[in-house]
Amino acid sequence: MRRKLAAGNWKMNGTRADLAQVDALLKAHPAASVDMVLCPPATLLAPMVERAGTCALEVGGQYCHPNQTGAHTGDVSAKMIADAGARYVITGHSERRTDHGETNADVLDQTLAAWDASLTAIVCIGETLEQRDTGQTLTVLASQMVGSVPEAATGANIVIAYEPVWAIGTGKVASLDKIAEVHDFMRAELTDRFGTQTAGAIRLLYGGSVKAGNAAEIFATSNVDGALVGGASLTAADFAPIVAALEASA
Ligand SMILES: O=C(CO)COP(=O)(O)O
Repeated sequence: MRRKLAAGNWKMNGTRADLAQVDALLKAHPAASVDMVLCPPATLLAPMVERAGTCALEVGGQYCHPNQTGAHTGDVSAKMIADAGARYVITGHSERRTDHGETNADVLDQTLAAWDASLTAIVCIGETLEQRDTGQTLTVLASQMVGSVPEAATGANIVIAYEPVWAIGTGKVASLDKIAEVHDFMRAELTDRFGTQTAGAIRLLYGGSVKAGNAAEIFATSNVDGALVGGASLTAADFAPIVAALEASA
């Protein structure tokens, strides 16, 4: 049985004052029956881990370099993220693929680096509007999965997030039918590649304009094991109800 996961991606938002949101979230969900992860900017990793204490909130990075050390000004490695006390890292987010030209091969290397540092990677895939409109969605997703998910994937070391690029930060959500079609397809692709047992253990998240008002129906959709939430993860007022909806669906 896959444990449900509510993950929040703060992107380039948050200063120490915003750690008050962690207190509020943990007050609302002191012992959630689902996994909760927040991925703040690198500057807040260690303070957020400290703030979360021994509670049921894990912390994650938003990106890691394929190497663990070296002359890479401005970058952060998986070992550093792990050293800060985090347990997860997002790899292959579409904003990184676009802003920094990250390819599937880069994402694969980052994911391997994450594993080397004992982090669970949340690998993101998703099609653009143009790709969707030209009927390429499943082909694009298949090649992203083949290209950025390493061979030794297991239910413990990887989570895959389907985030249609056109749904991120736009208020547009993929239709429930589309989400079901894509998530069923992702499960089938994983099954072909890794077998039923491993594929059945890997959690699949939906991301893209998830909020309290649409979370319950998304969580009731086939093969959706949780969400990767951007804007609505920044405050406990918005994120706690999403966690509650996931708990109710479990
Ligand atoms: O990119 C996302 C999470 O990684 C989704 O962002 P929004 O929830 O703000 O659309």
